[in-house]
Amino acid sequence: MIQQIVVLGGGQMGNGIAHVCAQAGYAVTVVDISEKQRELAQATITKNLDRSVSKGNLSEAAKKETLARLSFCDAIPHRDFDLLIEAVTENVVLKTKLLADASHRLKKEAIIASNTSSISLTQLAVATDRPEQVIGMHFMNPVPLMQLVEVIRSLTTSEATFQAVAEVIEKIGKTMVVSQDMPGFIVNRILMPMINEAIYSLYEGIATAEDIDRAMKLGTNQPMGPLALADLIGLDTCLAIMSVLHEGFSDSKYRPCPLLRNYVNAGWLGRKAGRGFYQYGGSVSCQKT
Ligand SMILES: NC(=O)c1ccc[n+]([C@@H]2O[C@H](COP(=O)([O-])OP(=O)(O)OC[C@H]3O[C@@H](n4cnc5c(N)ncnc54)[C@H](O)[C@@H]3O)[C@@H](O)[C@H]2O)c1
Repeated sequence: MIQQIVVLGGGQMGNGIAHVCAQAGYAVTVVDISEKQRELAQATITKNLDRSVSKGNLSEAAKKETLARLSFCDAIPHRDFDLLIEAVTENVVLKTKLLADASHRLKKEAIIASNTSSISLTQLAVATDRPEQVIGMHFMNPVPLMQLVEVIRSLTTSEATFQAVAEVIEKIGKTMVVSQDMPGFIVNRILMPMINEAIYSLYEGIATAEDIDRAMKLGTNQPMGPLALADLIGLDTCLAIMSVLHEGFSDSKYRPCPLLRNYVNAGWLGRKAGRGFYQYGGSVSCQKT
């Protein structure tokens, strides 16, 4: 039975995953190499819990209990975790190395899940010492608000691993869909080409960023335009996902837009960098770049 969870990577996804797991009663340790990111993760979780209290969705006591179940470290502190959820940068070399290292640091029963948006779970699984205990748990952003977790079974994932992870998803109150291990799975196979096409529309001068987003919000009933959504996801993550689709399917229809590459080269990564297709101040309201 899963009781102790380690979340590897405390960025925007890692802090959200830690938040929902701790709130559901799990003891959660967040591991991130960056002290700044650990501090930001703790501050973000506290702020989001405070917001739930002020809206009347959570009691002050439950908030304190959630925070007491959370700890933050620069390395995996012991072997006794039952589940590791990896949420580091979308980079296959980094993830492969970290999961291989982590598998040697955890007890043999521990399950290893990756929050990757697009990378082959089978490739990640075989880098570890326990391919049958590796699975994809793809949370959506922002994790505390989004209902879906996409579960990806690698070619090697066992039924016991799948069932254990399905129980966790039920306990944290999310809804699961199951995808085969193919580039981008379900959500990003469909979403990312749309975002990339929106970036091409901007690149080709078809319309302004604001009009592209307004068209898709008001014309197709999306809560957020594709360029604003790209900024929320992170343009480095969008580029990494498009590159996995492009390479994985060997199909030019997935080629990343050159403007996306330029923005990533400039460090204009979206909200987390303060600038992407829009500019962001201290609050999350956006202005056109
Ligand atoms: N952003 C999204 O909307 C979204 C949605 C679903 C899934 N994902 C996936 O989640 C993962 C994380 O994305 P994110 O948006 O949180 O990125 P992020 O840039 O906000 O966070 C990545 C974190 O990984 C940490 N990190 C890097 N190297 C590390 C190491 N060696 N050890 C420990 N920590 C390390 C960084 O310090 C950073 O805090 C990616 O695989 C991404 O594809 C992202």
